[in-house]
Amino acid sequence: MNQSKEQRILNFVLQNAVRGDPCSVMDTIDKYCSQKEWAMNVGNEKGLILDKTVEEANPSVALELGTYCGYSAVRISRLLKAGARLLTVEFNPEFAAIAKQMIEFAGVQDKVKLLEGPSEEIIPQLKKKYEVDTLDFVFLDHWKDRYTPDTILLQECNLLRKGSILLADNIIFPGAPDFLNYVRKSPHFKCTNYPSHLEYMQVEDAMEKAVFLG
Ligand SMILES: Cn1ncc2cc([C@H](O)c3cccc(CNC(=O)c4cc(-c5ccc(F)cc5)cc(O)c4O)c3)ccc21
Ligand SMILES: [Mg+2]
Repeated sequence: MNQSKEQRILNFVLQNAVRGDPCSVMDTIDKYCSQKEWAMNVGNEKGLILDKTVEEANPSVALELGTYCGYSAVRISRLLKAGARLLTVEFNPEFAAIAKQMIEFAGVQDKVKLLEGPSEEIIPQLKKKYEVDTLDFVFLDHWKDRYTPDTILLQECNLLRKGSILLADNIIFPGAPDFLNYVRKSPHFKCTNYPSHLEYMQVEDAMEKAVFLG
């Protein structure tokens, strides 16, 4: 049975990256996806915006919605302080299996907990089942029409605190117009837009930071 693109990406990392070196894993994925097969990793240009936002948040507990191959999970977790953790949510079992191997190869498995299931099921379990009090940082990169309902769900589950930082990918392409509308109109969020480009392409894209005001 021929391999999936995600399996080919993982194999390229296993054969070409340095085990235990997150930057080597990120660079190797970016090399493959810019030269051989495009894939929807956040990439290195938007990845730098992600890095700066994670450093600003300096989270003890971070949440990622949409693990995919684990590129941004590796990217985020490499910046976490000792004892901090990233919970990353993936509903697609094939993607989750690839991401698990990617995270382990990068050597960040002690900082990352991969939760398999859809965000709408996982988010309400975070407090009791995963012992989360509040989230310091949330990266939204899953289905674009789920950014808004999940942002509302995070508030309903009391998972945000004054200063919690949300960062959303793909604000322009594929686009998340209802999310942009929701957070920019809400008195509970202070928003900042970061223009960039779609991963590995010259197409315009952007990220939106939304700080929860309580
Ligand atoms: C509910 N729930 N809970 C957990 C969870 C996890 C998933 C999966 O990880 C998953 C699967 C498929 C698609 C996505 C969203 N990502 C995208 O659709 C995207 C597209 C493009 C792009 C750009 C240009 C193109 F031409 C085509 C695609 C560029 C980007 O950066 C993207 O993030 C996420 C899904 C729902 C989930
Ligand atoms: Mg994305």
